[in-house]
Amino acid sequence: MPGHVKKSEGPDPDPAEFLFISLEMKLKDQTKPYDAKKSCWVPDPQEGFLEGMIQGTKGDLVTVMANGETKNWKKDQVGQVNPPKYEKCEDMSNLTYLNDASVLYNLKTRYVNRLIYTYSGLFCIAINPYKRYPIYTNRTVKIYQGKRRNEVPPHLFAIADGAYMNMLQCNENQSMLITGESGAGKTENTKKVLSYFACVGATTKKPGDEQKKVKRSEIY
Ligand SMILES: Nc1ncnc2c1ncn2[C@@H]1O[C@H](COP(=O)(O)OP(=O)(O)OP(=O)(O)O)[C@@H](O)[C@H]1O
Repeated sequence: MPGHVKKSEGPDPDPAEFLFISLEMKLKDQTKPYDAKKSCWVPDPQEGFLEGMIQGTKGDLVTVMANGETKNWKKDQVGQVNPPKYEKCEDMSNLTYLNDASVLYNLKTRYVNRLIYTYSGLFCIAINPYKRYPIYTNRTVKIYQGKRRNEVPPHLFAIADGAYMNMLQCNENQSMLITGESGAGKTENTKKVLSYFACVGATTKKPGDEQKKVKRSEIY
């Protein structure tokens, strides 16, 4: 069951499966049926978008078979699908096709596989799991502390660490914009950023110095 954390894992369980795409998952993703010319997205009132196969085109109309049904769509309603190498992509700015369907699909497939953080360029998108995943533990802090963003999987801690390092290196105040609709997880994520700062501030060589600096940085 997604999000189920075994009690036997102890107080600081391994967060790896909630952060990294497993080799098994990667191999499975590569076997996904895909045709560079025919695979496409079409709108769907329930799912948002459905993946289908183009059967033919006539003028402005495209015939698509999706979910066992064949329908005609206007060309501009049909979106292109990214090749399987982009499945569960960590930074969506790398996607070949950046249409709504592809973005939604990428976020959804990551979310159902318990990967709640995804980058979109400089932004880090968080999907509220409404479940407690062990991804804010001391063990997780150690994964992100002092690492470059491209060395580790997407996480709020990578953004927080970037801000912390910039503050120390440039000696300038930093700000983070945390935005989203009601219930998206702004408060929760803000708290996690603060606890990350408390943790790294307390474990660096000159705690007095850096803790003072952290107090000066503001979160909007
Ligand atoms: N990453 C997360 N893991 C587990 N639970 C989460 C996470 N993010 C949010 N939640 C839970 O979802 C609920 C809503 O989150 P939160 O209060 O942070 O939303 P918000 O964006 O601040 O909402 P509002 O704008 O209404 O104040 C809370 O019960 C919170 O514990």
